[in-house]
Amino acid sequence: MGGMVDSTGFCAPSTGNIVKGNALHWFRHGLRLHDNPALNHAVCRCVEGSSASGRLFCLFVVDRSRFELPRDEAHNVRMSAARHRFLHDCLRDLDDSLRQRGSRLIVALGDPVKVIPQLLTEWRIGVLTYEKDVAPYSMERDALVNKFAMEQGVEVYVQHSKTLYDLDMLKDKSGGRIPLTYNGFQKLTAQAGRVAKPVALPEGPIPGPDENLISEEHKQWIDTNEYVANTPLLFPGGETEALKRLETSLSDPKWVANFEKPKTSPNSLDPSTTVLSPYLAMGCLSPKVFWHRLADIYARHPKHSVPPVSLHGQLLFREYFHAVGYTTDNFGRMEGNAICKQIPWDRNDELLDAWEYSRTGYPFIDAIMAQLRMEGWIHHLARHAVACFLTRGDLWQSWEQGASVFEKYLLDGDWSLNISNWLWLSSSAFFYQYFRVYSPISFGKKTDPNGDYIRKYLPVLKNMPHKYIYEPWTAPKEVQMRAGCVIGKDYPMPIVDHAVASKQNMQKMKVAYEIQANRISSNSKKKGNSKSGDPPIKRRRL
Ligand SMILES: Cc1cc2nc3c(=O)[nH]c(=O)nc-3n(C[C@H](O)[C@H](O)[C@H](O)COP(=O)(O)OP(=O)(O)OC[C@H]3O[C@@H](n4cnc5c(N)ncnc54)[C@H](O)[C@@H]3O)c2cc1C
Repeated sequence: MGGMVDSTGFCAPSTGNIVKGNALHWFRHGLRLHDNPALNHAVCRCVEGSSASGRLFCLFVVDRSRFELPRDEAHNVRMSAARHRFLHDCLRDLDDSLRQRGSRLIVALGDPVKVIPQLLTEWRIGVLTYEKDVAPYSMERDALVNKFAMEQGVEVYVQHSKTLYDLDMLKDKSGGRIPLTYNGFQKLTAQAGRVAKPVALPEGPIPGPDENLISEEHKQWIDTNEYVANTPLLFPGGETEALKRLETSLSDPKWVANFEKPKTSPNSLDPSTTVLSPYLAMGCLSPKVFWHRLADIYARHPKHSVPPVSLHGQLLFREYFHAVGYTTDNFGRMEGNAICKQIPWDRNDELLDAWEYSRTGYPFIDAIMAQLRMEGWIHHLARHAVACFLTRGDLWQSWEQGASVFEKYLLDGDWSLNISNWLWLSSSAFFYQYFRVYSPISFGKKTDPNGDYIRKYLPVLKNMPHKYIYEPWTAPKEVQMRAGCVIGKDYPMPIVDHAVASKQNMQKMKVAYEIQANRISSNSKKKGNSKSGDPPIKRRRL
């Protein structure tokens, strides 16, 4: 009998017009063969028992309403050419790996809510499997697909494998209230027990799709356009690259054992952290594999660093933010988000554009944004610097605007992680020391006094003497002319005076915090809840 096999335990009756052993594994994120329990389930259903004649159809649906293809640099789309290229690499690599096992990837075009039901019927699928995704768009889409599948008697098998733990299990263990502090979250994971070992894909060939059931339209590979295909990519996509990068990152066990995040550099020319995030975000690398490889190294180096600063600590941040994002209503925006401070940000598209396109007049900020646009990855502290600058530090623009710019360019763009970190940096949630602001001048100098990073990403400043590289507007006119960069002509004057703007913004933050505290206290008095002074936090997704 077909039916839903997940926490609901629901089983719908089979309609009979399906081949029980035919499985469709729907790749979305989780673009890998290793440690992919939903894929394993599909493979097992094809090759085991009475349904040994089953076929596995591996599918990726390119939803053009969300993945509009960029045609040129100026064409403003939701996802940059580099992000598209990365995804394209991931799909090619997945197809290669499946072919080595006797199968292949089918890439379809269209709205998954329409495409999947159509293909479930056409391919006479008995079981649909996929990795659970917790972004709101995905959950809405998946609910519609599940409903159709179950009505048709198709078994639906869904697994959390994007995270170290099953997020539903963490939600249940916390009584539906994921702790809002890192320490609290660590305690919760300690109660949840050890991180499970990764699972291996069953050995042997994978039965490929029944080509007779595949229409001409779905026999063709959906390729990307020339502009995207020719976009240079520093970090190529795919599971093969991910596993290679994991090996390189862990090749110096001492470095791994001594890793402490704040001590890494935001502006070194070679990344000072692993750059595994794009591979984790697209699911080319399993977080459990990463976790256990680290655990093996720690076991051989008893004096290793520990959370929050260690690499295990970074993976716990990732877990924490996924869990909070999963259990908070309206997490992706300020309004209606109960854990987010309500702050009256301005909306000024000129300032936002100047920030996005490296025209703030602060070389450190502009170089970081240039690296983001060109390469799709920037260091964590560089993200801190530009996020603080855009919001509470200097420009007083909403974190929601910043998050959508990041989402466009980041190869590791991930809904929960991006939103959480923007909430943190704008002092809207998790972190409340709004009076601690990054200086767009002195912060970068600490790790790169010569400004080599700025010279690389802002070539217009490459000949500026190092004395002026972080504040070129202070250079005498003759120096600017000798450097071939006249400020106000070749490179902009600072868009705001940091010393003035940051002070004014701190005052605005103070007022916003006070208004919110007063509102909370008067609400709780009205409700007669004078004991704690806190309103009950209502942040569950229904
Ligand atoms: C404003 C802002 C937006 C961000 N948006 C994203 C995003 O969309 N996607 C994303 O993966 N990370 C995001 N981060 C978190 C962090 O900057 C990146 O995960 C990290 O820099 C990736 O580089 P790495 O792989 O070398 O990290 P490492 O230091 O090598 O850490 C290993 C892994 O731990 C995880 N990790 C590390 N730091 C964090 C963190 N603060 N939050 C969540 N996970 C973390 C990542 O998966 C990372 O690959 C954001 C940070 C800020 C400040």
